[in-house]
Amino acid sequence: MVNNFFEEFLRNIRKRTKQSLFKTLFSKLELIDINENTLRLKVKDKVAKNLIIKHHLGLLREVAEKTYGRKLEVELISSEELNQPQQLELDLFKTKGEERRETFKSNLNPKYTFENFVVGASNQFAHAAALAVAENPGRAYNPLFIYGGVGLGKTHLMQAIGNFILRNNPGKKVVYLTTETFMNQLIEALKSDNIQEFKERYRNVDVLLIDDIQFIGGKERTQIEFFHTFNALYDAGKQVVITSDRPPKDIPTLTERLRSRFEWGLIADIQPPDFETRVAILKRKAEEEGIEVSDKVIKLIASIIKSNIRQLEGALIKLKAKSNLEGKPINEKLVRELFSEERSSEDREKALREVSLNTIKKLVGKELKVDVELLEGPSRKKNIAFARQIAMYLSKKVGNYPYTQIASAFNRDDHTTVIHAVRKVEEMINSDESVKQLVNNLELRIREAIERRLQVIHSTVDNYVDNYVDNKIDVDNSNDS
Ligand SMILES: Nc1ncnc2c1ncn2[C@@H]1O[C@H](COP(=O)(O)OP(=O)(O)OP(=O)(O)O)[C@@H](O)[C@H]1O
Repeated sequence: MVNNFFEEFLRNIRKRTKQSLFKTLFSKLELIDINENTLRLKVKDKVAKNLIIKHHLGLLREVAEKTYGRKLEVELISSEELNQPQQLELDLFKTKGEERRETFKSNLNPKYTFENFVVGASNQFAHAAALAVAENPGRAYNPLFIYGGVGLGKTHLMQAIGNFILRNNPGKKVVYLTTETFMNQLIEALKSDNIQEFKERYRNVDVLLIDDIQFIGGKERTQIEFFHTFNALYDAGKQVVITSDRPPKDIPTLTERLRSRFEWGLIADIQPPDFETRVAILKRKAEEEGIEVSDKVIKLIASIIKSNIRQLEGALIKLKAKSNLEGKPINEKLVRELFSEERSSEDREKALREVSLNTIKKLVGKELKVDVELLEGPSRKKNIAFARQIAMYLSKKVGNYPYTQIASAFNRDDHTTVIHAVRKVEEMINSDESVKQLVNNLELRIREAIERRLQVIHSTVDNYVDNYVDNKIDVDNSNDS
């Protein structure tokens, strides 16, 4: 969803700017993340960042709002800054007669608190564990390892711990970090020979919150560095909180020593919420966002979306946007309309996933007469490297898979290889007509494969919308069966 948003966002920017400007300034933007109200974008360098801030920030905000359906702040971060320890905004200053003091600005989202986390059977245990850690950091459970499916509140709970600690102890250094950022900073440190500085970076914090640790699987060097960081913090009695989409034992190619450390403290899982919890979450969200919506509509949404709280919230926000935009009341009819639209975009994503990286590799390999094993292997022979770059490019362009996922599908540790391949192919497309034709042709065939999958999905899903929305569910007695 987020990646679709970003593609559309870029498309809308392209429509609003001159081609040359788009090419030099905006086409190089990369999505870092979107949290509740901020869209964070990576910009090529500081010069580009200043240019955009000075002349185009209004445009970005406007397009972001239009594409996303509600207001988003736009934050730009240059590659240089991204490789700085931006989580640790240490502002050293000296006042008269005073010792040099450090002020620490945390990077937590203040909205993620225990107060607005709805507790139900599915997250009760993780919530209790998180609260215990927040009340007693470094002593209750260390590390606390929270795992669960997509959009179930892991980041919320983890950051609630940090916000709670900061509220009671504003001087504490609480750092939130995604595993991907840790990895990127390590790669940059290795490239620029700054590894010592990197090693020091996270070892003097009081609480380290590290999100999505499953991405460390298979990344040997990152695992080594994280192991040392973990040990330094643990030995100093500092709190570490980790989240993952799966338990430590299921993270592939995780070294035994890291796995056992992740299991030292407490492992708590979050399950998909039950119907009552979904209703409670929706009611709270409606209140927070000032959306007037009847209980019946709330229960209807809660009956349709069962396993992802982000989607649950998203449905409510989109409903509001749709109602404002089309001047229609928020009622069951509008839910039905919204949901049929949602359903078809979900189908498309499903079809895409099913077409998978393997199909793309096979199609490209066949066309360019290079075995898939060679595409996945280390050879740098010209024809093989060329085919590999094309396959990586198409995986990104058509499949929009994350760079890290494409890298691992081609057995590459470093996802910047994929970024490089994408840029290279873009250059070739622009300068060489035969490459352009080859890529267009392959893209068409991949899209045809996706359409074929879609047809299969549609025929098996069988009037999904009607079954769920067409008054066939008794929303007052909905259950999760
Ligand atoms: N129990 C809850 N009460 C209120 N809001 C919740 C709850 N659980 C999740 N949310 C909200 O749902 C959204 C998604 O949650 P969050 O980002 O924490 O999920 P996640 O498990 O970290 O997802 P991912 O696996 O994608 O990283 C957030 O806006 C969060 O505030």
